[in-house]
Amino acid sequence: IHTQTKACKSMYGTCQPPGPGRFWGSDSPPLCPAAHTWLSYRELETSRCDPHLGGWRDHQLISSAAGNGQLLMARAGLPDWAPGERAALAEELSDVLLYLVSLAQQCRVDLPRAALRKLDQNRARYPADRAHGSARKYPHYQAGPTDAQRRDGPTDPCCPQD
Ligand SMILES: Nc1ccn([C@H]2C[C@H](O)[C@@H](COP(=O)(O)OP(=O)(O)OP(=O)(O)O)O2)c(=O)n1
Repeated sequence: IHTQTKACKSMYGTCQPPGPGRFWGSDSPPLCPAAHTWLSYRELETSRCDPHLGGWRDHQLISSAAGNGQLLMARAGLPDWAPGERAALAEELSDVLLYLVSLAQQCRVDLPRAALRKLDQNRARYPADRAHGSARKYPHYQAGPTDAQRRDGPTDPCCPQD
């Protein structure tokens, strides 16, 4: 939270609000990202391309993504969502997509290509047979199990490999 508060301060310090209705049809500042504890400082930093306009647009993206993420985490049972809730979710997820496409365009990122490249990277970093369903970061998988360990399974039942 401390680093996120710092990030929030630095962003609010360097970015000017766009002004009432100028870009987003609202004169209220976006949510402070420090409130979204699951966002890392680095994610905030790397998502910021333009210190003025971009900073505020990124706030919108991050706030939408964070809001949606919290919503999804709070409602993990997706299949039982009511039709109205699903429609609201579709609208919010669309916001995230549109902000993201806009941000990529502004930063001159070829998003489809970048996403395909990232999938390749994920494939290398997160071996599907071990990483599927796990939230562990990729260093955990770098020192993979030996062939013998793979064959025999975990040596210590208290410490499964994953
Ligand atoms: N078991 C897992 C865990 C993650 N991923 C994918 C989904 C995301 O596209 C990416 C996770 O991105 P992160 O930003 O969490 O981590 P990175 O692996 O990109 O590392 P870094 O944070 O250093 O960028 O990896 C995956 O395919 N399987």
